Amino acid sequence: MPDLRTQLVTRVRTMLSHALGASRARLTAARSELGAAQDRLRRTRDAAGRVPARVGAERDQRITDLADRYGDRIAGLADRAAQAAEREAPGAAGADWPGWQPTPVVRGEAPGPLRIGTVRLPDSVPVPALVPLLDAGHVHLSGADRAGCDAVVAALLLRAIGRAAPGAVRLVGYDPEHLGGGLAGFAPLSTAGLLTFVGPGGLARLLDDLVDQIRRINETVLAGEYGSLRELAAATGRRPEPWRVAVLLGGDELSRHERGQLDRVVRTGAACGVHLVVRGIDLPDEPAVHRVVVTADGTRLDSCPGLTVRTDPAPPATLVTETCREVAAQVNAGPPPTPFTDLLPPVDAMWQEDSAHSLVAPIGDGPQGRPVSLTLGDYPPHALIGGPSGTGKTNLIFAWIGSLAARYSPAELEFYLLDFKEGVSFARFAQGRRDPSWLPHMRLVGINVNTDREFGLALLRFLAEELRRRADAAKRHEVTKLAELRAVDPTGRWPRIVAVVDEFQMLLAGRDAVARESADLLEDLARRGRSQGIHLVLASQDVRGIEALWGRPALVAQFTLRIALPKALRILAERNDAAQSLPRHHAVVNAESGMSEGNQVARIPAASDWGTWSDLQHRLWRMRPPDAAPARLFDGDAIPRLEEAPDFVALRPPGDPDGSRATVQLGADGEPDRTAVPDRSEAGPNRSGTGPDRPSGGVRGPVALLGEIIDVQARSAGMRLPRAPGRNLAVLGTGVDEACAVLDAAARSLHRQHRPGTARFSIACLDPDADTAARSLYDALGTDASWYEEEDIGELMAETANGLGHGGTLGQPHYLLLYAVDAAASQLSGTVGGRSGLEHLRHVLHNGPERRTHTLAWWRGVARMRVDLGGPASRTDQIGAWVALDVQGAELTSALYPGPGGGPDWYPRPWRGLFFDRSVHRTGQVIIPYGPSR
Ligand SMILES: Nc1ncnc2c1ncn2[C@@H]1O[C@H](COP(=O)(O)OP(=O)(O)OP(=O)(O)O)[C@@H](O)[C@H]1O
Repeated sequence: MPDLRTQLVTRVRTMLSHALGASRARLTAARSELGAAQDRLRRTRDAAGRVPARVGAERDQRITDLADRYGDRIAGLADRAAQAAEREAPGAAGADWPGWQPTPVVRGEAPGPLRIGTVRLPDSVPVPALVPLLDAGHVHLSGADRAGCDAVVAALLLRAIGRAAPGAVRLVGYDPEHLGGGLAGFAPLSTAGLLTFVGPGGLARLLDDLVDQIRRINETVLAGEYGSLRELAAATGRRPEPWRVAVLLGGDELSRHERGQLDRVVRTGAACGVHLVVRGIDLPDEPAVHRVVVTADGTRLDSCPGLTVRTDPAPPATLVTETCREVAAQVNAGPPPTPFTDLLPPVDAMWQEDSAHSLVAPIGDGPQGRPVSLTLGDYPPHALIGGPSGTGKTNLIFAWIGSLAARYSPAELEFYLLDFKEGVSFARFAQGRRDPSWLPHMRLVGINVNTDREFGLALLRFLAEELRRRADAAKRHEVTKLAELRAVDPTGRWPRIVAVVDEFQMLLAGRDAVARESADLLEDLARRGRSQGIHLVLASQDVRGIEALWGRPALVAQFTLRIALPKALRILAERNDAAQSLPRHHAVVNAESGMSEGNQVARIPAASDWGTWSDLQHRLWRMRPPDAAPARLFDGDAIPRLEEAPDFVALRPPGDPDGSRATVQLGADGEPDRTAVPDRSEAGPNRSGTGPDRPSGGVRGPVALLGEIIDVQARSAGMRLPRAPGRNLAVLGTGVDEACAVLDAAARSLHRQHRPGTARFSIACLDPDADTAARSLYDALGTDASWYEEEDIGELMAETANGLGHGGTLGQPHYLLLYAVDAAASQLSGTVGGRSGLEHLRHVLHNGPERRTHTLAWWRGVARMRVDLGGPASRTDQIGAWVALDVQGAELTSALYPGPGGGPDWYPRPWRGLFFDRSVHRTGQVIIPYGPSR
């Protein structure tokens, strides 16, 4: 049994020891686990302790980053805002006061908003704070800082003035508290009507006036075509109305009427350039109202409510007054001219117009900024331009010619231009020494023709001839008008012709043959030219010119286009006095014969100064057709030269290969030229010659050229010397130089038509003053010439007379050139061979021409010649032609000049002669002697 107990005890012991061992092992494991867990806890605690510092650092970093980015962004935005503001408000609209100056908008540019101060953000550039005013709205100022408000008003007004062209901003001030004191610096503007004040109680009137302006602008300027002046300006590039800025600085409570009118202005003004700058009066809440609140803490704009604006200081008082004074001076000096280039089409559109139906070209701007055009065609066909001296007629003619010449090519349009007043401004249309260009449309320019009315007459005759040519062509093609003629004859050259005559009344002055014929031709051209594309433009500075026409109602009635410059009288209809109130550089254009309803006012650009004009002329000149010839320039003050005269250059001896080119116009005045060869000038359409002349020196005899004819083609006056009775020339008068010039040209031209040694030239000079000229001729003629001293003249006449007697064979041509022959009375009284010298002279005059002996003699008076011819009752038919110098027309009585009335209309004038050849002329022909040969 013990064993069992022992066994049992041992088993229990064993079991207990196992249990103890296991418990110990578990304890150890648990302790180790605890240690590990505590270790983890500690580590976790350590880690947790480190997290907030890192996160905080990260957060701080991110906040700093964000702040930096925000700052950069703000600075960038501020930068861009500042740049945009500078673009929006350039120059005078936004510049700082030091160095500030007006910078008026250029054509087509909008005035933009105006700076009143700056917005300043930390670390950023200041951003200009802008307020829209001109063309945009109204500004309402409020706030406790009165001085600050005044500074804003002054800044706005000065910037507005500086941003507009002088005179384009008009201010009205209503300042009942300070009676205008708030705008004192702007006072100089009032001298030019750019600033007016209305006194206390005048507000209603001021507002009424603004409302009227708005209504007028809406009705007549915008006329339903544009929504605002700003739109009109953007579309046309022109601004026909000024900006009107009313500055209302406080006052009493408004009446109902005033309130109503003010509200209307607020609603509708900005579109019409009517703006308000207001302090102390409420304005309704309208989008056009921009509010500015000025307090000592800063200024706020309703357009950027969150930002504080630091307003600019008021502009310095001297800057305000100086600017206003300058603007007023410019306005008082008159409006600046609109640029001439505004009249011209773009370069690629030049010469693209067709003149078949009419010529239309703008001449300037109308009040609404739209171009005002002038038309010449079937209606209106002709124009009258009038205005006192200095009002711009010449300039207007330049502008019109330029505007036309840029649109129509020379094949569509030709000009003929005549200026009766002294001056050379039109000479630039022709080729000059300094400037080789000419206006390709210009065919003829006559300047300094004030004493040469014959030149005007010649132009009219020329145009009449062209009219006849066109009428004939129209008849041949069975049409009546130029447009139809051009349609049926598309290859023909039928440009419209515009003939401009400045100071045309000179042509009609006096009651002589020139005036009579001119008036008749003008009337005919005015009546019939309309349908043949010949248009007359007559300009005159005073009423006399118009009255010269007024006597001919039928003539005046054709001039339905009237252009009146400021203060022009009687150009427009009687009760139409629109020209009286025209500003400088404007014109009333009226295509209704001057009736008021046809009035259009145009502002004319400056076109006549050389720089402006030459740009266009050079451009057109470079475009000219290759065969274009320069315009013929007739300068009444110039002396032509024989060696340059085409008719002289063309002279050849008979039989010369080129002899057939010897051509001289010998037709009677105004008659179709029956003897001349076709017109060598390209200047005109007068190609009326009817066949080549015969070689000079042939059957029809050589030609003595005497001077230049006053005509449109620079032809020479010539006297033909065939073998026929009376073919002698008398030069009459005391003008030594002129007489010498006529004899010189005659002799040299004759000499050119004879081969050396085939003609004799006998020269005798009895006036010492003429000696140099006569000897120079003698030298030029070489061995063909013989010189006779005073004492030999009796001998010369006897020998010549006797030489004629030898019947049968004809001797050589013999030309006697007798200078001051009347001075030879005593020498010629002596007898040679039973006859006195005078009897020999008469015999030579009488019988010489048929024997090829022609006398070209100068007598210093008509009476002296008559004595030499045999006394007052003697015949004069041996003097077939004469040139009268300083001899009155009445002295050239019927013995020398046909018809009743005691001689031609001839009033001597320097370096002119009246040439009459009884074999071809009906009336005398004024010539310009050639200058001394070089
Ligand atoms: N539209 C204009 N704009 C600017 N200047 C002008 C204008 N018209 C004329 N002028 C200037 O005025 C002056 C006189 O003009 P213009 O010679 O054309 O007058 P006019 O009437 O022909 O005078 P006159 O008959 O005495 O010659 C010139 O100096 C000219 O440049």
